[in-house]
This record gives sequence, C-alpha cells and structure tokens, in this order.
Amino acid sequence: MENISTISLNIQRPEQDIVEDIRAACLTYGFFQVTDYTHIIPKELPIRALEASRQFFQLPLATKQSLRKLDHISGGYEPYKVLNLEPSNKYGFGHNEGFSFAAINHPTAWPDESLTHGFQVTMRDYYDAVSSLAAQLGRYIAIGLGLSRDYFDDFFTDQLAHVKLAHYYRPQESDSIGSNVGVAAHTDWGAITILLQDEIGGLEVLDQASQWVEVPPTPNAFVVNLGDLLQRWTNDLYKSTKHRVISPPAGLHRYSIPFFSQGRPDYIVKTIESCIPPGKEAKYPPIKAEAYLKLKFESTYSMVA
Ligand SMILES: O=C(O)CCC(=O)C(=O)O
Ligand SMILES: [Fe+2]
Repeated sequence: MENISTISLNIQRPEQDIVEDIRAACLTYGFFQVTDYTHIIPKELPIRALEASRQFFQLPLATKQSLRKLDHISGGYEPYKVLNLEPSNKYGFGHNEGFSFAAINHPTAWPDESLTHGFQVTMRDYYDAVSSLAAQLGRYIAIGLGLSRDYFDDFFTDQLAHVKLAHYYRPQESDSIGSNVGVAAHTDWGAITILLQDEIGGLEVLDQASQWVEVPPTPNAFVVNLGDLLQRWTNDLYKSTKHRVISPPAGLHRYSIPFFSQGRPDYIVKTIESCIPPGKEAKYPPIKAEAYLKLKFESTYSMVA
C-alpha cells in the first residue's frame, strides 16, 4: 500500500511532471494532496475560510437553526445528527453539523452580517478561488489523458459547485454508544472534490487491498479526490474512491471544507474516446451533469428534515 501522494503545483516545475504525478494518482487512489498553489489561491484564504467557519459554528444553536437548509437544492445550516446508519443515506448520520452553499445567486440562508462579520465575502472569495483551482486541475487531467488542455474548461465554466463547511465533534454522552462515524464510507458524486482539512485528522481512504489509509493533515495543502462523474467520464479508468471520516474523540473539534465540483448543469458528459479500449464500447451513455447528479441523489440519499 502506497501513501497518498503530495503533488507540488509550483509553476517552476515542468508542467509535464505535474501532469504525470496527477495522472498516476488518478489511476490508483483517485486521491492526492496539492501544495504550492498560491498563484491560484491566495495563501491566507484557506486560513480565513476555516476561521470564518469556526466563527459560524460558534453562533447560538437557535440562530443556526433559523438558517436551516430547506431542501437539498438550497444552501444553509445542516444540524447535528447523531449516529443513524440508515443505509439509504449516503452520509449515514455522522457526528457533524454543517453549512452548505453553492454558486452565486443560489438560494442560501446566509447568517446576518452583524453576527459573523465578513463571512459571506470570505465564502464567496473562497468559492471563486477554489473554482479556479478545480479548472486548473482539470487542465492537468486533460493533458494527462492526451486531450487538449481546455477539454474540461467548458464543464468548469459557470459550474454549480457545492461547498460544505463541516464541524465534527462528539458530545460526551455519545461515547457510550461507541460511534466514531464522522461521515460514513461513500464516494463523491461530482467530478472533482477539493478539500481543506484542519490539523485534527480523521479522513481515511479505502485502498485496493481494502485497508483504510489516513490522509494526514498536511500544512498548506488541499486534498483532491475524483468523484463518480469523472470515473464515468473516463470509462472507469480514473478512480472515484471510497472514503470516510472518523470523528475526533469527545472534547476535540475538527473543521473541514469540501468543495464539490459538479460542472455546468447543462453540460453533456460523454465518455472520452481515448479511455475506451480498442474494440470495446463505452460503458455508459452520454448524460447531462445535472441529470446525473439528480440520479445519484435519488438513488442514494434520503433527506431527513
Ligand atoms: O470532511 C472530510 O474530510 C471529508 C468529508 C467528505 O468526504 C464529504 O463530505 O463528502
Ligand atoms: Fe466525500
């Protein structure tokens, strides 16, 4: 079992080296970490985003409850749910509360500016910057597949991504239940997920030998993983790998911010020809990004209000 690789995106590196490192990771784990991205994401922005997230979760519960997410499309607060391993729910019910939002103009119950100063601006900045990183990773992935570098650009332009601020913690009493589920094992649905995690740890990836491998918290790094849509797009050549989060022991708090890159809703995802072995057919028919995500949602997730 190999470690999850850490790939420097330093612009001084030969581009082909970055491309090959990313390709190797996509063919195995579909998980890697990236560093040296400050030409795309300002150095202080991830710190600001985690700080704003901590600030949000410190609001009184009643305030957070008033910002509750109403359905799976809109953004807002997702309250803490204690363990409930309902199999039809992709995330189980781990020990976490969340706040999610999507692209600009998307309905979201934002907290009042007077309560969390600068929160919305920080989150918008974060969204835009990480969107650019997703598009740049798309270019490296395209080159690695022998495609033109702008092959995925159209998919990432005006994409509808989802960002989730996640706060993992365990109230004392749940220790007696013995549950340590932060997020139950799952694969992501979209194309690329870019995750910022703090220094607590707990994210694990299932390797080819069915062992859980930790993705260690790494200063100034983002975790990148491919989702089911990119696996399908590449005819299963690139991997969307199962992962989970072990929640920290009572008394510790973990914060993370996954950015789920799901593409322009009306974009039609059609199997990349060069990923189909000679003499074989594509495994999947073309599908609109939006229709694919809806299908995934309906088949695996039952929202409990
Ligand atoms: O919080 C994390 O480290 C990962 C969360 C995750 O996998 C997800 O929300 O899809
Ligand atoms: Fe995930």
